[in-house]
Amino acid sequence: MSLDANSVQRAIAFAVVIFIVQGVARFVWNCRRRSLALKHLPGPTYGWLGIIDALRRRQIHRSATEWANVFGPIFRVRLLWFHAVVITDPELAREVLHSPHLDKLRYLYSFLDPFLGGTNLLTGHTDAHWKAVRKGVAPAFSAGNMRHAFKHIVERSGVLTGILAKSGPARVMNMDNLLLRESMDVIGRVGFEKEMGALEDFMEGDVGSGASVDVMLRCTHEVERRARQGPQRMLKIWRKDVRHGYRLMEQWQCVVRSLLKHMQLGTPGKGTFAHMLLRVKDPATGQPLTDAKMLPEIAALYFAGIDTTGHSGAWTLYLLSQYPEVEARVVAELDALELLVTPARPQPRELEWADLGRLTYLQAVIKEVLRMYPPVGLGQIRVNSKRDLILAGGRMSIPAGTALWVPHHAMHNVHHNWDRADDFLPERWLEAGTEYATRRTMPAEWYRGWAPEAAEVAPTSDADVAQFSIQADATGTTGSTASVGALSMPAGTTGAVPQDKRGANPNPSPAVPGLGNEIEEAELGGRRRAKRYFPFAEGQRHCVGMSLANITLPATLAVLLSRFSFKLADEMGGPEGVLKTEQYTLITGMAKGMLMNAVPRPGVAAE
Ligand code: HEM
Repeated sequence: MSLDANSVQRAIAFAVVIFIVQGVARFVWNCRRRSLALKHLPGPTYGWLGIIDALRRRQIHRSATEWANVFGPIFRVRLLWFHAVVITDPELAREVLHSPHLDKLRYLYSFLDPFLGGTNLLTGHTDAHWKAVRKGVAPAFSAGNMRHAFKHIVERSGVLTGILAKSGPARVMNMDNLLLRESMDVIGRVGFEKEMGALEDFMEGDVGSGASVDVMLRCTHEVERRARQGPQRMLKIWRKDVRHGYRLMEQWQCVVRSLLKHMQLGTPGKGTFAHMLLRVKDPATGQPLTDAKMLPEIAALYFAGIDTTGHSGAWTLYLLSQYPEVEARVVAELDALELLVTPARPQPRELEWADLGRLTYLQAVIKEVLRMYPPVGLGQIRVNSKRDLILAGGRMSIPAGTALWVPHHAMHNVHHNWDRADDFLPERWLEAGTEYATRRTMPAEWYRGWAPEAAEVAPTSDADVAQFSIQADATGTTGSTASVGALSMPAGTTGAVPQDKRGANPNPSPAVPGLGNEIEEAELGGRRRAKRYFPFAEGQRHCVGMSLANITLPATLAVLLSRFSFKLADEMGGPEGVLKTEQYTLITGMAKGMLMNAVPRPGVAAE
């Protein structure tokens, strides 16, 4: 039997139609299934209109907190066919964030890829490539390297105080921008042994590499616009702002390419990000990463640390300006350690590494700032597209394709997790174990027989337990976080280090000794309590740069506050004005920066 051309065409057309119909039917069926399965959860009022309104306000992190205060520890949100279950119950959040069956919701992170030059450590799936890069770069954050970084941080903070002294108290300074510059300089040096000169450029009128702070910031705004308006924004090239967005992205890519060139031309020092990245082997080829794969990794490591650390410093100065009694306590602590400038001590001693462990109250302030203004306020969004997920000992069945959203701002600020959630209370961190949940947020029967993490707690010796509290993730492939007083240090700080299947720890992380007060093992109902606080994220995708941030913030703030008191500039319009300009553009930042006057403390010599 022979087939003529028409029959073949008809057969192909029929197959295509069947394929499309089947695809649409499966899509509709899955949407319906998700709708039905999640119907019992509260939250329908915040359907797509609610979400769009939240996105328009650019304060999606605060919207999530408002919803959680109304709907409780579990609710759902829906944007057309996209369903998300929002979780602020600490135990359930822990189960989700440590689940080996869940991965990052790539769709959400893919908006960052054009900015970062491709998929990378931050935005990629939790796969072999991620693991190779993570394992490769994690040692860059070792204790030895952090000590080395500390010297640069103190030096850069000194340059920053010089700028403030020269500018005088009357000049309004954008402290957010200056702190971003400092972070950029520190990461440039520590990570890539490259002088970015971002602080120096500020004095010279914003030329050269310093301008890349602004390029980077404007790029993040563009990424946020693309995320909000959808990918179609990128097609509207007749619009001036869209074309400008493309130009910004290109400028940013130039900065990243210059870092790669710098790495390749020199011999990067041991322990730098550059050195570590050059040693990473691509699991797909067994060869070093190609330039195309290296560029996004450089961009991710560079960007992820600048924005987060810089904005956190600015939020700290803002809150201190609003709470003079808290500032007075910080000043008293600096004075007791002979770090404060006074008329009798115009040249105090230089900040030392060991001081980080002595600045207990300043560390508590930083923890409280990261509670109220977690930089990644949107939090972590996970999904399993392949199979349904059973949670809470069988009490919850989450259909495949449903996003599980653990919003950090909400987790840290909802009333069901915290007493006096809206108050800035650094004192709460002077008590051991504050990051752990103190109460159950769901009806008691929820927890009966539900011990999701019981098998996942890394064995620790008694001595370790006395000093730290460690959680290991469900896969055993990565570390978790340990809390050391006011500092959170990555896993591996002490105790048993989880191993991957080949026996190597992909998160070999630093051991920073004696930095603060002890955390007792926190138990509730015979089980280890779950965390209600994790600004650096929970689970295997937690922040790889946590130790650098935990050193940069206290060191910088100690140097700044020992010489200046910061007042919110009138231009900000008081706390209400600050709240209005707060915006979530990948990170919790501020539209106008943080405009402040740096008033020298008595004893600071006039320049
Ligand atoms: C206050 C400072 C910081 C905070 C609060 C913070 C927070 C976070 C959070 C919440 C994540 C998880 C993001 C997600 O899954 O969506 C993350 C990931 C990451 N952070 Fe940080 N971060 C900070 C500083 C830094 C620094 C200084 C660096 C490096 C220099 C860095 C590099 C990264 C990288 C590369 C990832 C991706 C890790 C992975 O997925 O394996 N961060 N950070």
